[in-house]
Amino acid sequence: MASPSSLRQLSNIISQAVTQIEAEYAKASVSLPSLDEPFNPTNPAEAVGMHPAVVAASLLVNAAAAQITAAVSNPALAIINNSLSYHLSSCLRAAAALNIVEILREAGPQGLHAQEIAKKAGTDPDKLSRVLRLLATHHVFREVNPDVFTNNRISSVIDKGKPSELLFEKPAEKFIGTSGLCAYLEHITDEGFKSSAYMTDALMDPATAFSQEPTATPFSRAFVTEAPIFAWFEEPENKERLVRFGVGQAGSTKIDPPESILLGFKWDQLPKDAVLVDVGGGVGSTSLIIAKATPNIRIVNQDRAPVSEHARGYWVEHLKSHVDSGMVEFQVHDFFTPQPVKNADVFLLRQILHDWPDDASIKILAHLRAAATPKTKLIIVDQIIPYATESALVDSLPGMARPAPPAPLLRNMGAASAVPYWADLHMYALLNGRERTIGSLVNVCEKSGWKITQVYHLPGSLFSETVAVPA
Ligand SMILES: C[S@@+](CC[C@H](N)C(=O)[O-])C[C@H]1O[C@@H](n2cnc3c(N)ncnc32)[C@H](O)[C@@H]1O
Repeated sequence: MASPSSLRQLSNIISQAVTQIEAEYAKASVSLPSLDEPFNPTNPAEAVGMHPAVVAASLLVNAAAAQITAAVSNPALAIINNSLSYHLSSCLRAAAALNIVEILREAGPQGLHAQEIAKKAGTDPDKLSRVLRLLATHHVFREVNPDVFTNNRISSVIDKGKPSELLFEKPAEKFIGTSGLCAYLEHITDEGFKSSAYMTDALMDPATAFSQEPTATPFSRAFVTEAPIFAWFEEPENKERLVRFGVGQAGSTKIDPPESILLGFKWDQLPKDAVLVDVGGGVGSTSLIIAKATPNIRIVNQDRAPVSEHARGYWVEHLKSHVDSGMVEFQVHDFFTPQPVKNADVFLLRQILHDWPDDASIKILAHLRAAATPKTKLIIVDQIIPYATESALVDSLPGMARPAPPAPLLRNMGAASAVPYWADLHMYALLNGRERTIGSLVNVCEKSGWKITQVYHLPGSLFSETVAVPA
């Protein structure tokens, strides 16, 4: 039983963190954006919300609020509540796929009755109202009058920014030119959610439970396919899903403070014309941020053929001068084959190793090691799964240790650090991949000839940069 004193400690953590958040907004002479208003990226208060001190205080609020809620809850109700929460993913996908956010944006702040929303979305008004009410109950959308809904801060963040009529008219193009967050949400709640539903079946079947094959996944069961997911994306009938995944990868950066990739490794200390190879770079959204900040380094964006096509378009849209001057190059390259760039200053692997089990990760890293010069740096950008306890390895690696949170919070900040653990199982469900602890990263690096020298936990970000050099 939680003692009254631990409840009080948790409530004090919340109260002190709120004081700190209020102070940061007051210092900047702006107010905390209202949960009831649509998200406005041009509001100067948004920059305060991304400030590392505010992010740190918000994490404490999240961790303590989840722990105090668990501590005071009826356990039977709490566990059933958790069990039913899959409907949240399901309703989010429905709202996203039916372009509800855009319909409500056009309706204005007074909102729109479910009858009218459903007419525009081509679905049943009563069922839609129930979907939106469940979301509003979880602070996504607002029910401003019975059956009348409007956007709020959280729903509006997935606005694709296009007229709803156009989205229904040209569904294949709906994600092109958007922030990508909605595409990311739809990938998670479609391929991810359906695959996760088969996780127990995969764990209970000895043929898949012990396998590291990228085809022995919950995903393979859910989508009845023998192809690993990236090959499956390239099948002609999955063309729209491939586009959605590509745009969604760029959108995934929106959950992080913009440009956090610049806050660890000192990119500007690379020499002029240094070569940065973005291995499995997707559309190159990360190397594009680096290129904007450090225009005198050369970027080689590598990925599979169909993704490489989209990458060029993405750069033409966002940094055409680099394409025109040849400072960025697009290479079709399979990272399970020998690396063609032999003069790289940096091999960047962002959200690559987490897609693969250890054996495959070691193969990818070994190809990079074989192409490395003595000066090449390997930079792995992934979430690092925190241990729930002290660790000598953590303490021995420069930059790896984080300060312990105040008692009685869990050592890993519990619900506030849930994303790496969600992401870990997302990777398992789709690919037999995994997010890694630092011990697991050291293992794959050592076995492929790399030595980790430094870790940067990017301030305010979920991601860390792990720097390694040839061993
Ligand atoms: C999770 S995404 C990460 C993309 C990008 N690095 C980022 O952080 O946005 C993984 C990328 O690996 C690419 N990929 C998968 N298998 C590959 C292979 N064998 N060779 C090269 N790229 C591959 C995918 O096409 C995809 O773009």
